[in-house]
Amino acid sequence: MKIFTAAQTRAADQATIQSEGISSEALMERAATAFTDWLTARLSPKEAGEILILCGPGNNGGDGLVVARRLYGRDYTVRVAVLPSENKSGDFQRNFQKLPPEVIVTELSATNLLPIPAGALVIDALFGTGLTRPLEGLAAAVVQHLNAAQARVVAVDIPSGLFSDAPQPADSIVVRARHTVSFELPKLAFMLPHNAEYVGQWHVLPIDLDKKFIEETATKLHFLDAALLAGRLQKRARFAHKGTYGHALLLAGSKGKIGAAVLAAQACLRSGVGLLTLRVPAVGYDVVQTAVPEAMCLTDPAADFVSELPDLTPYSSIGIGPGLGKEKAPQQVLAQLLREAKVPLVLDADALNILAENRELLATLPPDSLLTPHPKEFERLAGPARDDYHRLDLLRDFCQKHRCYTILKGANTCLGTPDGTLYFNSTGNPGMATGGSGDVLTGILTALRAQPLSPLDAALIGIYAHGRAGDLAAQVTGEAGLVAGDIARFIGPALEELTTKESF
Ligand SMILES: NC(=O)C1=CN([C@@H]2O[C@H](COP(=O)(O)OP(=O)(O)OC[C@H]3O[C@@H](n4cnc5c(N)ncnc54)[C@H](OP(=O)(O)O)[C@@H]3O)[C@@H](O)[C@H]2O)[C@@H](O)CC1
Ligand SMILES: [K+]
Repeated sequence: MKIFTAAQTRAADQATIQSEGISSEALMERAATAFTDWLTARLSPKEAGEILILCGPGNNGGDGLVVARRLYGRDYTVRVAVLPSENKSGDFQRNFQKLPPEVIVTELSATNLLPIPAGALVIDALFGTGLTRPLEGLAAAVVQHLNAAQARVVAVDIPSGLFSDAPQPADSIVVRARHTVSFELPKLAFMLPHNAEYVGQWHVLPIDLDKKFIEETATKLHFLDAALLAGRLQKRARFAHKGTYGHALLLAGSKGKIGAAVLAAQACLRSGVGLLTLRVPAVGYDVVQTAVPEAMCLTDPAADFVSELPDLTPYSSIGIGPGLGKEKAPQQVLAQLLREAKVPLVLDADALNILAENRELLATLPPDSLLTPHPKEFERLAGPARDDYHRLDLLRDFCQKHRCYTILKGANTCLGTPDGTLYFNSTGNPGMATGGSGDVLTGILTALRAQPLSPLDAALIGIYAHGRAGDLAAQVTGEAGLVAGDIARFIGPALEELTTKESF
């Protein structure tokens, strides 16, 4: 799914109005009806109680007025509160006229903010994508009053006070919603970790905006969902043999961290690789041969760290980093690998820390390498970020400069690509914030890079399948009980869901 800026969303609204020959009021009716349907499907009039609908002066407020009318028509108890303004939009005014006379309307003022009982259902339709500056004065007071109440807040389109696609002052006053219900496409603001406390759980409702316009409008921001992956992963060929799906090499593990190598290896094997060889220090030999009998173990001469690069000729992809250690020996191995590798590379964990501490190595990174830092590792590589937007700028710059794909791990894992496009993942759950989860991702990506897939497709499929496997595993273990090995066990079903079905 594409992610549009506020300006692109306005243009999509206009394109729809023109191509369908409808009024903007009709489109508002459609959006607000979708919102109402969403709400009424979840809460009965009794469960909702008296619903307070806060309306601003623009079309977000207009949406709120339509929702009020429609909820009233379905036997919900509603009350409307509006912000005073000289500048109410035409669609606001028209829908204000259409409010049933029975609906009580209050004009908010500094001395009349309306009491909001704890648990009350409040619909936030104060400001949407037309927000041009941080809230102040009465609007800010209303939002602070709302946030102080223990209300169940559902935001229309976006929590009021939040910019949809640009940074804003840290002390901005923004509605804290439990749910944000938006239309057609998600907003960049929803993807960013620091906005989670405002956005709550977000939902996107289809409102049939002009498909051609959406298709033809270029964006470098995408939400990585199953639809985006359609057709990218083919069914295994009937006459496939081990060679068809590549031979991966994993350089991983050190004394006390052989488990990282095991997890990456298990995940690699579960991701469809033909053959897997592990390079681990001698201390890991028995562990690897016992825990991952399907893999070949090429033991390093050194006891505790990987210290020598094996002959690279047999391999179609190489993953390096999990549990590797940052000592001199693995440092030298990584430096030599970067110089000599002729096949796709996946770099994680200590491989990234070594890069950060030996920045001259970055210049030797082969093009199309795949890096998988968590935010701290990324910061060591690319410098500190002022805020979530700045971090995305750093990610874009880093990928363009080093011609690499970088997977910034987190709640909405973000893939940066050499052409500056960003993809935010839709799968995964907080249970995956557990030791070894990253090693599993490295294994998946190393397996996919060994197969005939483009670097972009391998990265997208890998990120999505990793999160999806975590979601499937959590259905069995619960989020708290989830361990990295569980994720590895569900990679198969996750990949199966993405595999293109054979047509008759
Ligand atoms: N387009 C469509 O067809 C559809 C649109 N839809 C809906 O419309 C919403 C966008 O509506 P919108 O563009 O009218 O903007 P909106 O967010 O209501 O606010 C604008 C008003 O706020 C004011 N204002 C701004 N910042 C302010 C501040 N800090 N403090 C105080 N005031 C401030 C600004 O005034 P001004 O900046 O001129 O002072 C103006 O009066 C969108 O989110 C979606 O919900 C859906 O119905 C689908 C169809
Ligand atoms: K809103």
